[in-house]
Amino acid sequence: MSGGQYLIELSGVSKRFGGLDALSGIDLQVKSGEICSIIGPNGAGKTTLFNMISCLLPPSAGSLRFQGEDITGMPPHAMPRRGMARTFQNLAVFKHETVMSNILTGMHAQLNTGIFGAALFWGATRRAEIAAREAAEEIVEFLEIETIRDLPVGTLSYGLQKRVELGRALAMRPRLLLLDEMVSGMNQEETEDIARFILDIREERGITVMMIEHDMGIVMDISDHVAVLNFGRKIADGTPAEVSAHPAVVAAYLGLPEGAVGGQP
Ligand SMILES: Nc1ncnc2c1ncn2[C@@H]1O[C@H](COP(=O)(O)OP(=O)(O)OP(=O)(O)O)[C@@H](O)[C@H]1O
Repeated sequence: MSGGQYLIELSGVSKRFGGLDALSGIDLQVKSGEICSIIGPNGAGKTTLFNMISCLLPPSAGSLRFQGEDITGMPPHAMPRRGMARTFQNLAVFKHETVMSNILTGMHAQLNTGIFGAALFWGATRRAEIAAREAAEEIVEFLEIETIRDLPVGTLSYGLQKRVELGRALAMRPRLLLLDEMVSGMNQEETEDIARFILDIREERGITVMMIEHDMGIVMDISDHVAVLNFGRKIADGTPAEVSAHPAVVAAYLGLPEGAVGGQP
């Protein structure tokens, strides 16, 4: 099958750390416009999978394609310009800087491309600055954080700090947004806000979203596609309804051996 229809495509991706197979022969295809969740018990290999996709680490075997291009072994700094942005499990924000300046740092990846690059090329640095600021303002409005735009991020609640990190990733104008445990540590209301933002990010901006998530509520509510990892292997891949009914998934979450729940007759 041609890989053209997929935004991201992993073929036989494995990662070995010393004697440990953190990932083994992962095949995964994510279509443009999907919300795809990666789930699995602790240590299943989810973060390692994100590290492969964002080229933070090279795979031990297999290959990855992004927008049809082979990105296997590319340096991580090449990915934002290719249209990939990421948030991290541990908050990655500049706590002493304001909300606005955190979001503006996300523009750096774009500075030599698109409208900003064109403005810089013609020597119009000031115009580039204005364009960056306008784009950041638009993101601040989209994420409903106008009233806190000039506050240092460290003074905000955890949920709002995560929202700022999301804003900085959006400022990179990605085609693919990788969200690593976005709602962990958030209360119900903050989680619902994030779910709504993720849906809007896909609907209004056409951004494909991949998320690692332990919160099954948000996974089942907003994902089109769920891939389940366990001990470095993909044990299920399908719609939320398909994977949640899959015996291997039920067994993995209950800590039982594969085939222990509702095995095929
Ligand atoms: N840099 C590394 N060196 C050695 N082992 C590693 C490294 N990174 C991850 N591992 C191991 O690889 C396995 C998969 O880890 P990974 O962090 O990808 O799992 P995870 O599914 O993201 O877990 P969690 O849900 O707890 O975040 C684990 O056994 C982990 O200890």
